[in-house]
Amino acid sequence: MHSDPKVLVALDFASEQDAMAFVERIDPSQCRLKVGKEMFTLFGPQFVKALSGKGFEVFLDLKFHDIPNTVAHAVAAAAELGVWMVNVHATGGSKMMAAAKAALAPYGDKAPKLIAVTVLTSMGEEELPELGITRSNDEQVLALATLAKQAGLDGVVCSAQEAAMLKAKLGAEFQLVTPGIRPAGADLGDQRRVMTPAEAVAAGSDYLVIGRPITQSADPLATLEAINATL
Ligand SMILES: O=c1ccn([C@@H]2O[C@H](COP(=O)(O)O)[C@@H](O)[C@H]2O)c(=O)[nH]1
Repeated sequence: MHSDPKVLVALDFASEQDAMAFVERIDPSQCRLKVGKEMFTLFGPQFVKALSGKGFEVFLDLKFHDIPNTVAHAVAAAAELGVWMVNVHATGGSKMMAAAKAALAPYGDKAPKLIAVTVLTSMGEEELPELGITRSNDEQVLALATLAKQAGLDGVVCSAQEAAMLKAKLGAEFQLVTPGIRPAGADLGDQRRVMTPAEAVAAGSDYLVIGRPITQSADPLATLEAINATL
């Protein structure tokens, strides 16, 4: 398998036992793991440490959004936890993102990758006006991604539908982490801006966040392996 696996499995389980049973069946060469708000709120830093202890790199997906001082300390706490990636909301603004970046400087090459969420993949373009956003989805994603790049961040969370546009505008090095990934025929759930795993990689996604299509599969391991085989 790969030393830099592209699939980040969203471990959105309500039960630590169920999550660990899944983790026991997979290998860090097949995927990294994403811990989000549900599992971190339920099981906390010890859960993240347990995953790291099993050899998995962890994306701590807490989407920090607060005043610069608070976000800087939160991101530093994530670095202390030893996670591979951490994120903030780009709508927190350039001062907040720059403060987060500066807080990671003392960690040098041990600092987690720092990325910013642009427009949630569960949102359709028609939802933007209710937030006061009158430009198109692509314009909003590009504006927030540009802000994140200028603040020194490593990349953004976006839909794979925006990947080709962002790679062309912001360069190959700026990393694109794309949730809203659905194998052909899979239930979309609440996701709106979706792509298949193979399409997403072809469009320029660096990392694919995939949750329910794997975790709710009758055979999660086989589903993960089948997805990896298409990449
Ligand atoms: O724009 C975003 C940002 C984060 N997410 C997170 O990714 C996973 C997706 O899970 P699925 O089960 O594959 O839909 C989930 O943890 C979200 O919190 C996102 O979907 N979109």
